[in-house]
Amino acid sequence: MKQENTPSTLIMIFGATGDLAKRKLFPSLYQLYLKGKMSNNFALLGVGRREWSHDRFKDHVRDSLQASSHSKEHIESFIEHCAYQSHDVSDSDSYIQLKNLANELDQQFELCGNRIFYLAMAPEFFGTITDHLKQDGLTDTKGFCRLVIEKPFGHDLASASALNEQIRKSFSEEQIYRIDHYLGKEMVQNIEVIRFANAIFEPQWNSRFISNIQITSSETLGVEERGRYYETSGALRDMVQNHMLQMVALLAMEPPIRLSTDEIRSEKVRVFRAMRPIEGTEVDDYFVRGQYAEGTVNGTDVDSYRNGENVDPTSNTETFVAGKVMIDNFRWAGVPFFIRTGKRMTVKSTKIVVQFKDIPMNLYYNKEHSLDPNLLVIHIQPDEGVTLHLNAKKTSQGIDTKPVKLSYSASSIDGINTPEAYEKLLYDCILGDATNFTHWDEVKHSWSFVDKISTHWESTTEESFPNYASGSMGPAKSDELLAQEGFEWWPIGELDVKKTIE
Ligand SMILES: NC(=O)C1=CN([C@@H]2O[C@H](COP(=O)(O)OP(=O)(O)OC[C@H]3O[C@@H](n4cnc5c(N)ncnc54)[C@H](OP(=O)(O)O)[C@@H]3O)[C@@H](O)[C@H]2O)C=CC1
Ligand SMILES: O=C1O[C@H](COP(=O)(O)O)[C@@H](O)[C@H](O)[C@H]1O
Repeated sequence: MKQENTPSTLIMIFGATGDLAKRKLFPSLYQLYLKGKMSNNFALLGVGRREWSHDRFKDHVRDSLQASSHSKEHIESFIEHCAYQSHDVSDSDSYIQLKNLANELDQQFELCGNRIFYLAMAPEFFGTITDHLKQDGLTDTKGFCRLVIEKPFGHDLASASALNEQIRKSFSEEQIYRIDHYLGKEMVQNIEVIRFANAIFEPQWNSRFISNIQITSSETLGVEERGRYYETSGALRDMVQNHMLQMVALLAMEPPIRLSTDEIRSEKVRVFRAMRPIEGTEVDDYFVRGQYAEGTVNGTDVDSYRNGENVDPTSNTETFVAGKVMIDNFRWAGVPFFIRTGKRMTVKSTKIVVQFKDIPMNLYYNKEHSLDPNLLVIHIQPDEGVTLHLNAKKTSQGIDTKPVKLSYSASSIDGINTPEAYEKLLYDCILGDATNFTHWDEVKHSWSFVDKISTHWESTTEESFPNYASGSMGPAKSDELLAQEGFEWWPIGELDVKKTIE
């Protein structure tokens, strides 16, 4: 197949027999291949504990691509680039075998010693693997070496720092690509473009014109079979520390002086530094936690979190978080950024609603009721697009107004955790562009913010748990959080861009 002139590379996936590799990584790499975005000089080396042959692994990759509508011939030509090594990550000897196979593939596919090590494994293995990659010479090549690390990057600031120190013994910060798959989503990447490429928004993007910003990422699924992990994580660590705060940073950052990785990252770090730290009992004024009870989601009766697999029947783990994040800088003083995320909610949706302040006076329209505020809605998923809510004249003799919407719908991708984000991020990594990966400074500051909240929550049992029905939009306290500031959550189901366009 004709491929772009992208760098040749060996992509070594640790955890290649696992769920993430099968559902996201192989399909994404295949899509890149199909779209001609990979050099023909590439090899995919799967590493797992199971004693599989190359052929068994190739069958596994083939299975993962079956959903693809593309021809068998293309799949087979992709599969020719795949190989497998059975390997126990904690066994020193097996790194030598891995190195030998990597060198063979390097020669066979003319990879120029370029290597991407993708750690799609449980985080407790990250440090051991990076130590061995260096000690056993796998990083000792004449090409580039990059390390892609899956989340969670630590459990708190202390563990994240320890992990960072350990991997920095083998890889420099420039070689490390910490994945936050939200940064690969089309409309998350669009936040900067909407802000910085439109003269109508940037002058208004501050506390003089914006009253509040709401970011909702709701899921209909429960914790499913991930109870063991989730019990140690909860929604705060699972979603807020990374995806939600990253979206806040992109919405709040200053325009970077140029669109380089370093400049964008440093502006995001300045937002993290400006986030008002909240601790102790103060947390209760800013953050609300929830845990789902039984209920009905999309017409199906579902059980409570506490009745889930590998979950403590008296669990204090939150499956929902709503919070008010204040950014204490000149641009954002006094503007709340409300964030909300949870499992087993009414809809699967991620949306950002920027609510503008009311006009100074309602001149003469609709005297009997107030005008709707202008909203800019950024639809992240499942629909992708932008809607601007305005007021316009009602078609009639009078001067009554009606709300109207200007909408742009990008190609909408239905489904959960679609591979497109991984596809973009893998492509960036092959090209050596780390802009959409998180720098250690961002991770450090976000943990520092989140740790104070988790410390308070872990020291106090939430007696009201479970406090929201599955299929609802979270506990009543989440609505109260906004009501006390004179706001309410915009109903995200009704803001659907497709509904606007129909
Ligand atoms: N799955 C998902 O949707 C997401 C996952 N992640 C993260 O990605 C990472 C992987 O997740 P996931 O794929 O779901 O995990 P799985 O449990 O499905 O897979 C784990 C992988 O690790 C391998 N493994 C385990 N122990 C060893 C060992 N001692 N030596 C060598 N290989 C070993 C397993 O090999 P074998 O099967 O042969 O034993 C398997 O390939 C985690 O950090 C997770 O948090 C992040 C976002 C989403
Ligand atoms: O990182 C994670 O994200 C998913 C939600 O991702 P999305 O792309 O479907 O919005 C979440 O389900 C999972 O718990 C979390 O680990």
